[in-house]
Amino acid sequence: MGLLNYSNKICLAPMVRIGELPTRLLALRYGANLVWGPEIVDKALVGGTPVQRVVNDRVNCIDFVKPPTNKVLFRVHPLEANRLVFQLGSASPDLAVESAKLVANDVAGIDLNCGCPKHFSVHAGMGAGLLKEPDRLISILQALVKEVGVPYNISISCKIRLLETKEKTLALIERLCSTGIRAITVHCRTAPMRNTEPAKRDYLHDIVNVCRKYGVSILANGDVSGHEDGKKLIEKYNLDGVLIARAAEKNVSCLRSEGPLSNHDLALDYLKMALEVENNFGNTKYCLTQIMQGAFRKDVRQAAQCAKSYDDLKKIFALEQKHSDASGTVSVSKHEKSILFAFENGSKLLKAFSTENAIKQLAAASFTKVIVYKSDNERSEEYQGYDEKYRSHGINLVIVSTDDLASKISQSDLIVCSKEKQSISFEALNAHKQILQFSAAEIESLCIPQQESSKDDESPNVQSHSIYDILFRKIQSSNTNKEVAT
Ligand SMILES: Cc1cc2nc3c(=O)[nH]c(=O)nc-3n(C[C@H](O)[C@H](O)[C@H](O)COP(=O)(O)O)c2cc1C
Repeated sequence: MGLLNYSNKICLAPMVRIGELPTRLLALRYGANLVWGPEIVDKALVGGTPVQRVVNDRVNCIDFVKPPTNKVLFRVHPLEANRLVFQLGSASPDLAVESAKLVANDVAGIDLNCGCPKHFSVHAGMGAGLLKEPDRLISILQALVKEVGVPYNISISCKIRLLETKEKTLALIERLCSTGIRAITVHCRTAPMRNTEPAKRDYLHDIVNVCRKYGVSILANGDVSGHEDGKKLIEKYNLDGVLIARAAEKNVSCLRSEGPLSNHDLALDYLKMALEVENNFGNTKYCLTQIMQGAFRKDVRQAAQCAKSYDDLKKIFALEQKHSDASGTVSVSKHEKSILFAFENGSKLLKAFSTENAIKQLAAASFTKVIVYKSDNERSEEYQGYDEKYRSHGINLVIVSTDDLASKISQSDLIVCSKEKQSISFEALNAHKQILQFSAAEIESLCIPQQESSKDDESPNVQSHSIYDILFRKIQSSNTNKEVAT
């Protein structure tokens, strides 16, 4: 998988029940950079017959199922690759290692929960119970680093709470940093503090300084309200990232840089996503009713609470569309029509596509925004100097990195990508976007800069069979003025 880069990351926090696959995929679609799964206790994975890894072709996921009932304990989607952190509850180095190994090939990181103050956790020596026994906590992390992090080349991290005093917290952080872990999340509350009490950030700067000394990434959690707030906190405290929990529980689209969607739009996105990944019905109903709280009429909420099947939920939303002022089928008035090019070698493609003819054709097809994906191994300079050409045709050129790709896919009307980049086409399909896919050989020929054609060549009657012309014919014929049901 490769080690995680936690820098400048806005993340979905671990949340039992809420953080199952549909929420995580929506979080990524809306702009989360990394997503934490819900805490899963080691014994649930390895106790009795250990979980089994099953390829689920129907929904294109990996399932971890628990015999003998084969209940799905955890479902992973390929879109989460390199962005999913698995959170483990454990009180034992051996069990932690044994269970982490079962999922290590399918996740980008393993995070040890050292903050849960609930009785079942603390009582069993897990969660915040580990903060009272730092020697054991350290031995679990050391074992995870040595036996899982290093051999599987994935990141080990932990999520803690503040201790009673600043001195004790900083001393613990020093010890944690010496274990070889890659990141620490500090939930800025002590174990006895309720979530209703404001997060304490009075010595967060000191915590950051200790982590910087050891080169360990530091993320903060507690009372982060959304993307904008997260960015401000990262800057203010020199953090690597933030984790958002309750704000995302209520409305996971708080992760959007443009601000959250209405709960009505979100509920529909959520239901569609849950249906697509065949999420457990009970879990879908639970998450949906959280989203609906305070945002839907009481009778509609009650109907959702009484739903017994996905069909019931689908009917409720149809009912909601008929009766609520805030929903119904609305035509999205689009001021912008966007096309996203997502290929491995974006700069080469951009060069080839930045001829007068190509830009004119994009403008003629009513595109006002062209988004080009820049892969991590390309240099930013290769993308410079094209803006003005596009702007002169009324097109805004946007270069997007891996971190922001999912949110840009959700904003685009048409995605042009390579057949090999499956994660992109899955995301586009999940977001109900139109996609044009090309093979590696086709992309190579697309990357050859086109000759500026004479006026005659621009005649729509000229039928050329080059891949370039085929692409433009497809772009022109793509009907991207969609009606969206909310
Ligand atoms: C519904 C829910 C479930 C949670 N489950 C977990 C969990 O599985 N693991 C964990 O470390 N924290 C869990 N938490 C705590 C959050 O990750 C987070 O630390 C806490 O809510 C504070 O962040 P916030 O102020 O953004 O909500 C949960 C919180 C909520 C609201």
